[in-house]
Amino acid sequence: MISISEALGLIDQHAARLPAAPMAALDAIGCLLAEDVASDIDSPPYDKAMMDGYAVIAADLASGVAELEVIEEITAGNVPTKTVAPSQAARIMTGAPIPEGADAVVMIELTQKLDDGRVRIEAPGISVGKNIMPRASSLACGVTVLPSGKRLRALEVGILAEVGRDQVTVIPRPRVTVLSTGDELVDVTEMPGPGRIRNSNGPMLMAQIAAAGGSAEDLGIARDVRADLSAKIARGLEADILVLSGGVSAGVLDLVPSILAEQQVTQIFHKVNLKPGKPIWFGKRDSGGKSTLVFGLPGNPVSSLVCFELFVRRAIGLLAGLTANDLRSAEVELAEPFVHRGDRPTLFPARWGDATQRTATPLAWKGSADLAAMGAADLLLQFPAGDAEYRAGDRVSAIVL
Ligand SMILES: Nc1nc2c(c(=O)[nH]1)N[C@H]1C(S)=C(S)[C@@H](COP(=O)(O)OP(=O)(O)OC[C@H]3O[C@@H](n4cnc5c(N)ncnc54)[C@H](O)[C@@H]3O)O[C@H]1N2
Ligand code: MOO
Repeated sequence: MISISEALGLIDQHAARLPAAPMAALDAIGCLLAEDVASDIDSPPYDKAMMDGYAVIAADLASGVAELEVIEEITAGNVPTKTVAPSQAARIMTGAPIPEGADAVVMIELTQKLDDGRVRIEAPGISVGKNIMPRASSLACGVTVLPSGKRLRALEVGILAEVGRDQVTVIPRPRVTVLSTGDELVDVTEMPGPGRIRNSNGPMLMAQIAAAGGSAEDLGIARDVRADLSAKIARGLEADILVLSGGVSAGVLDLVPSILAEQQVTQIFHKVNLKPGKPIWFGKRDSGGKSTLVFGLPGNPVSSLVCFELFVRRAIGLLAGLTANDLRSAEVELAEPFVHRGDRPTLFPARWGDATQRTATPLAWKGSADLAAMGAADLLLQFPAGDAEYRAGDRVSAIVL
């Protein structure tokens, strides 16, 4: 059986970044930019007033006081029609272009309109350039504003809009299909009959995929019969990643690995020395220039959750263009003494032990079928194999949920 780090190494080896594709900027939030985006304009496109007031010649105000002839009014969206000469001023609004001749703006609060069409200004210390944002001082035409590799957020969508881009080339979100397998499963909206349970893994995986930056598609529940499983697996293989839940251990109806083999999916590993999640299956199909990664996650809900956070999240990140491990890992201190028993490296649920999120308190839980106990979990503590007694304050590595 391979170790967690060997399994991660194999995923890194097989999860290649998806080819770049054009996309509407608004749909590309969270995606990695795959081109350098340059500005097609100067911003601001002209020397721009930053205050409502008067455009003046700073030298006219050398003494701090002046009475100037007002030659026109320039509002944002309009252009000046006159040149400001000595002893003249133009009324100007924030955002409007500075007229020829003027080299400073005095804010309206320092001025007093006179009856004869002039304005009295009392503004000591007005220097050239005061309250003016020079042309191209934010962006110059042709300059790269967003480099390839940048992850797009709302802020970047605003910058793209400023330079006239509503379409961009990005690494698209990996398409991930989810197939829940098992004769015992009923849909979330149904009351389970004898021997039945609700499909909790399917919706949980859909939510985990979305949170990890994938585009999730639910294929529903497949029954433990070859024909149903085969047809749904074939559909799932059209995606970049197929995530199967259940049917990967050693039960008589555990048909998944053999059906995957029939559909040209090559096994890369099966079983990892890990608790919970040991029976995890990983493989890949290369067909017609397209690769699909396949994860068979153990059916027990906590195993499914843990295997997703450890392995599938990483694969989604790599396909989406990340180079580093996207796991939200942390080093924490135990808030209280803890005894770990077990022959496998274990991911154990815990909650934050204090408000600073420095210490962690392990939770009471009943193993890999006890999803309800996980509701209180904020993180998964990683304990190495073997029985060991830990003291309060001992440092443990963790995955933040
Ligand atoms: N002889 C062995 N038996 C088992 C082994 C083993 O190595 N040898 N491994 C155990 C471990 S560890 C796990 S984990 C489970 C995983 O089994 P499968 O992946 O084959 O999953 P199933 O048998 O289909 O289901 C296990 C368990 O989970 C429930 N389940 C399944 N799907 C869902 C779902 N979508 N939502 C909620 N719950 C689900 C299912 O009802 C079972 O209770 O195997 C052990 N056995
Ligand atoms: O690994 Mo199983 O994942 O213990 O329930």
